[in-house]
Amino acid sequence: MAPGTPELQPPKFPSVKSLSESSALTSIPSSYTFTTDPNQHIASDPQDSIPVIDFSLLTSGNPDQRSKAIQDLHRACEKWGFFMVINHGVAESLMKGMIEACRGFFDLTEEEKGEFEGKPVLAPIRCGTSSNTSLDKILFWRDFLKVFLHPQFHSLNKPPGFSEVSLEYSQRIKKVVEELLKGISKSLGLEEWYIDKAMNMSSGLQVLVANLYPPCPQPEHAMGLPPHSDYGLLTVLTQNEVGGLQVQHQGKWFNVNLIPNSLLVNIGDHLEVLSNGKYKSVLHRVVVNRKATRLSVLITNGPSLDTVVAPAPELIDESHPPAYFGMKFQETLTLSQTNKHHEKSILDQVRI
Ligand SMILES: O=C(O)CCC(=O)C(=O)O
Ligand SMILES: [Fe+2]
Repeated sequence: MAPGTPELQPPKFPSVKSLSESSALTSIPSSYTFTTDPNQHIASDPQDSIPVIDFSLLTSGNPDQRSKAIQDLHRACEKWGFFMVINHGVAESLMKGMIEACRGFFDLTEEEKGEFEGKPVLAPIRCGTSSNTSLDKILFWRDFLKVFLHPQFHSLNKPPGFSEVSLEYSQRIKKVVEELLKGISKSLGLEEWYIDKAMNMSSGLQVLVANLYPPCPQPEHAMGLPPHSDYGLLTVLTQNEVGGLQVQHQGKWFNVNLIPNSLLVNIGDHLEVLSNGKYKSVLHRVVVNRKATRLSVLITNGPSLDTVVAPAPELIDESHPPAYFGMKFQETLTLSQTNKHHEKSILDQVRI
């Protein structure tokens, strides 16, 4: 760069929350306008809905109950890649407290939130709007907050109480994920601690992602989040009462109707790689609406940053050759930021 040239700063975008709250807003700015209506072609077959996993059976001392739950898990991972977990033991008050703490963050002033804006992908605390404003051609109707909670816990000091509730919530979710990964290992015919050990989960990366989707005057032309799969092994979601999440299944989009107090879990790209494609990460997207604000809180659970994720050798044979290259988890994360947040962009880099 020539001396005296000002360093290029990414352009700053107003939060969707502040846009949505400006009383003059009757249509969306052109920078948010999609030409196809994301609400078209929604399948709603009540016979075909997201599977339910009873966590109390999965952790039961009764071997028959446990093996039935593992079979359920196997079917859910193979057919949908998404499932609802009931009887998980995470207190309703803690789930609600986590959602309210995130709402408290989004309610801070733009100046207060500004401290965490425009940060790189591996910054432990960052917030912003859309997905990646330096790459998104059309902006998404979504504000976000991301906080790294494990292996090192990062404490967000505002709003008051956020830090405490995020620590407790992340620890409880970590326990649920540990049991799910034991069940998933068994369901793949592996020893129950296989994934935990191979992925170095004791120093695994756990990130809290809070998403806010304010009311939108033209929901038929805006998108909360475009179709994408998640990185990592398992993502665990809780939400307020406002829907909007849709999952792709057998080529159709399904609305997610969560059982109250259940946790929604989905398979991430790195579990697809580890399972050599037996379990696939699944596309999902978020649509917005005119009236109500959707708030979702996700905990992403990945391996440690230095783990090389490759197909498990036990799942490779003559009829199942390796379908992916191995790649260090940290590298896939940085690569995903140089690509548009769309579809299965991480897997496109490692598919053989
Ligand atoms: O808000 C939601 O329901 C889903 C958000 C999501 O898919 C993501 O943050 O990766
Ligand atoms: Fe996602």
